[in-house]
This record gives sequence, structure tokens and C-alpha cells, in this order.
Amino acid sequence: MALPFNQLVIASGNAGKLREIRHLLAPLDLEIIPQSALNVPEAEEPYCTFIENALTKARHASRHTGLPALADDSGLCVDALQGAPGVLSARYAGEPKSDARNNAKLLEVMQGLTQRQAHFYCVIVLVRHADDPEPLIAEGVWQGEILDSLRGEDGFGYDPLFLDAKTGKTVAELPLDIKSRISHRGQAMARLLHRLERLAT
Ligand SMILES: O=c1nc[nH]c2c1ncn2[C@H]1C[C@H](O)[C@@H](COP(=O)(O)OP(=O)(O)OP(=O)(O)O)O1
Ligand SMILES: [Mg+2]
Repeated sequence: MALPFNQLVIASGNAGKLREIRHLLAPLDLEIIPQSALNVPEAEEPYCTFIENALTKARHASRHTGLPALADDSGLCVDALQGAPGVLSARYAGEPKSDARNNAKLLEVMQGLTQRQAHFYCVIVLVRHADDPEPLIAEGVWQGEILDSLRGEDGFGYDPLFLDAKTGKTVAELPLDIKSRISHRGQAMARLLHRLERLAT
């Protein structure tokens, strides 16, 4: 695929996410640049929807760098908690962000709950420039359930608590290539790449 640009800034400071995004974009002929490499400060994420936060992060990185930028806003939504932690997933247990404290808080909040269905949600936004009136947008959802203790070492965030029904494993027990094939992020990226193909020359 010949893209209309050859550099792409990734508007994320999350190392786990960056690793997955790099893996998902590896087939493309693109230079992937994490925003930290260009000294982009972390953007505010004040909105109550994932899409608004993703757009804000992508625009912010593109404005700071003058390059096309891709942002991922994602989170865990638990049915019995009316979709919480949702857009607050990264800061569920407060500042500074901590996966370990977020997992501990989720376990505590869900103690004794029998309804444990949840999903990961991801929206990916790509802007070709900061004022792009036609951002590329794609979503993905991954259904599963929340365990009552941590299992597995891989991945990041809520991975050790999220059981994938099909494999019977937590996400933290899945290797990167398998997670990438089935995850909310993998689905969103596959859809985004499909849209990118239409721009390709
Ligand atoms: O595959 C995943 N496996 C486990 N947990 C996940 C996943 N995907 C999102 N999550 C959870 C944890 C993360 O902290 C939060 C995202 O919050 P989100 O604001 O999108 O990311 P972030 O603040 O960590 O980095 P940044 O905004 O710089 O991309 O949702
Ligand atoms: Mg964030």
C-alpha cells in the first residue's frame, strides 16, 4: 500500500499500547515515531467519550509536530458498573496512573459481584494534519469477563483480570501476536487500515 505520507506520530505515552500499535502497523511502509521522541507533552483528556479524547490527542500531537498523527483512546467497561471505569480507566485509582493500583481497585469494587461481563473498547483516530476535516476513525470491542484474581504476566493495564471466553485465557496469558489479532485495538486497527487503503495511491 503506498500511503500519502511516510511518517506517523503515535500520540500515546503508554508503553504497552505503543508496543501493540508498532506491531499492528509493522506491515506498512511507515516510520513510526512515538510522540515522546518529538517532545510532545501529554495532552489533556477531559471528555466523557473515548472518541473526543482520541481526536484531541491526535490533533495535539499533529499540531506540535506538523506531522500526521494517530491516537488510541481505550478502556475497560464493566456491565455491572454501568460502563465504569470507562474513559477513566487509566486514572481509575487516581494520579499518578498505576496499572497495579487500578487492578486492585477494580477487584475491590467488584468483590462479591456475580455479574462479571465486561468489554474493552478502543477507538483509533488518524489525522493527516492538525485541522484535518476528515479524520480517519475506527472502533473495536472485545467481550470478556473480570476474574477475581490476577493471572498472567504479559500485556499491560487490566490484562491480568480480563478473561477471553474463546481461549479461556486472560489477556496477560496471550502472546502479543494473538492479542493483536483478536483485541479491541487489533480490530480497530484492521478497520483503520482498510480506510487508509482507500487513500492509498
Ligand atoms: O489492551 C488493553 N489491555 C489492558 N488494559 C487496557 C487495554 N487497552 C486499554 N486499557 C486500559 C488501561 C489503560 O491505562 C486505559 C487506557 O487509557 P488511555 O487514556 O487510552 O491511555 P493512557 O492514558 O494509558 O495513554 P495515552 O492516553 O497516552 O495513549 O485503558
Ligand atoms: Mg490517556
